[in-house]
Amino acid sequence: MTSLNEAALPELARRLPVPTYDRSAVRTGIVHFGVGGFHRSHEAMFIDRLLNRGGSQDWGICGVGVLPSDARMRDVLNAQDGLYTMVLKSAEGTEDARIIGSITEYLFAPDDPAAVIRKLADPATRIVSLSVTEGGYSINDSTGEFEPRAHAVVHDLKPNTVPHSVFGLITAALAQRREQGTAPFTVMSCDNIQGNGNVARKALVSFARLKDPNLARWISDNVAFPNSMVDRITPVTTDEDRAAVTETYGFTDAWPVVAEPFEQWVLEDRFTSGRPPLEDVGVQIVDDVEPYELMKLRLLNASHQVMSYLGYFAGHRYVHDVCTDPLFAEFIVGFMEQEATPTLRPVPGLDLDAYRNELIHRFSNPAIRDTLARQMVDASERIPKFVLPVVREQLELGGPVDRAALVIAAWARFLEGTDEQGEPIEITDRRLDALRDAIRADQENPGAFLNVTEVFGDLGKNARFAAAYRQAREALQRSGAPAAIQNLTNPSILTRRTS
Ligand SMILES: NC(=O)c1ccc[n+]([C@@H]2O[C@H](COP(=O)([O-])OP(=O)(O)OC[C@H]3O[C@@H](n4cnc5c(N)ncnc54)[C@H](O)[C@@H]3O)[C@@H](O)[C@H]2O)c1
Ligand SMILES: O=P(O)(O)OC[C@@H](O)[C@@H](O)[C@H](O)[C@H](O)CO
Repeated sequence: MTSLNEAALPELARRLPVPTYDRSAVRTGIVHFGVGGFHRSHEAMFIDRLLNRGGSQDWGICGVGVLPSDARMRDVLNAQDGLYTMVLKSAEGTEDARIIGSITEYLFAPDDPAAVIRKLADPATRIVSLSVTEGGYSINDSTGEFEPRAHAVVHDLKPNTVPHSVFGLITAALAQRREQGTAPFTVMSCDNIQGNGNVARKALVSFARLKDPNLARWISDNVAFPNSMVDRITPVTTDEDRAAVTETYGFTDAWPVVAEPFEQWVLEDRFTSGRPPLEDVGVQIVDDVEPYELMKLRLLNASHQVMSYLGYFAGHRYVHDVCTDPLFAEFIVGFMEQEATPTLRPVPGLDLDAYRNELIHRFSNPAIRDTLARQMVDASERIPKFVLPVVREQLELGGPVDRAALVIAAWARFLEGTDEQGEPIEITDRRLDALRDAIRADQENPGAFLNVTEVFGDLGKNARFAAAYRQAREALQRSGAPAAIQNLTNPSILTRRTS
């Protein structure tokens, strides 16, 4: 069986599209931290598309992993010469696969941090991009301030250490560039965070200030941090996905990426040292990305949270199963229309009705097999970024918050750690111990969960939201998730049924 690598490309070209450019002529212009599923289905795909058009050879990607778990990606990409298969699966059952070739190097920081710093300090590196998850920035959601907690970040803040963390490595490289008189690179966040560029700036400048205030000033004055909205649903690759590539195309790929056909990248045009002509390959370059970000984070990402905990208790495990359940579809659309949409700004050229309908269609794609489990990892990072901003604005507007309150109540119920049949629930959250303590307090004193200020800020002090939460918690305990939803979406039916 043929394995995917550079030498196999001429043979594979007979079965699916492969890079048409000379990969040996591509030079690294982008260093990317966090080569996971999303980077490979999105930024690396856009760059591959650009390279296939000819030109732009200076914008190849060097991937960097900093976590021990990234050793697997290092091994796979090194064995495959950086190549991988991207498979796009539509709701209608069609499939489009191609080999992506834009990642031409991969460095694993724990092996050789100095090599990563050299690559970042190289004048050819003009963009450093990030998809290191919402938790990767060490920003406290309620204060907006940099609060280093992760072991690697705390380590890197000590004097005279070899850096291990993303911001430690970037700071060390920018110090070298400044000393050498090399222009800095742009730091381009591709994470699902409102104002992701501003947040990246806050994290990097705050980190650097604790190391060297002069360097921090230079970074603040000279480095650009464009904000962006990024979108393509990319689930975790499964063994079935690997087997399907082998079966359909007759070669082995140890880590293909599967995603939906939909793609969107809206990006501010703020770059320190130039950028690739991304507008030629479908990226929307805009002056102000905020309306697009608000729309995406509060409709798409918030809906993932809205469906997950309640969907789990209704026995669902996949996004498409929840979204083809009429009770849930109505609940999610209700959240989008009544709670999230009034907090958005007009989005140029976009019909929000059509966007919401398209979201339900995308969520319902059975071929993607996106799991609720993926949405629920580190919920304490996601809920404050996706759902709580909607609640805060609605409280100010005097608008409805009942659906969001039910979602928070379902998350609290989820954190109790057993499902409605008493089966244990596996929960991954870096704040789990503190959350569990708060849940115990909540059981004694309903509403105490909202006092976790790191997640909720001062929302627990809002009497209207606290009351909605307590009511939702009680409804869940009394009658379970579907009935609690029913009670909100169509109370008269429930009253008729129970009377
Ligand atoms: N998957 C999607 O549908 C999707 C879509 C749009 C945006 N995103 C954004 O991309 C991010 C990554 O998603 P993914 O699907 O690629 O996940 P993934 O788990 O496949 O990859 C995450 C990568 O980030 C790295 N990482 C995680 N925490 C880190 C830290 N503290 N420091 C350094 N590196 C860290 C991991 O090592 C890994 O390389 C998401 O959190 C989100 O912000 C994802
Ligand atoms: O990856 P996260 O944690 O930011 O959010 C989970 C999902 O909502 C997210 O990955 C979406 O699938 C994605 O944002 C779609 O573009």
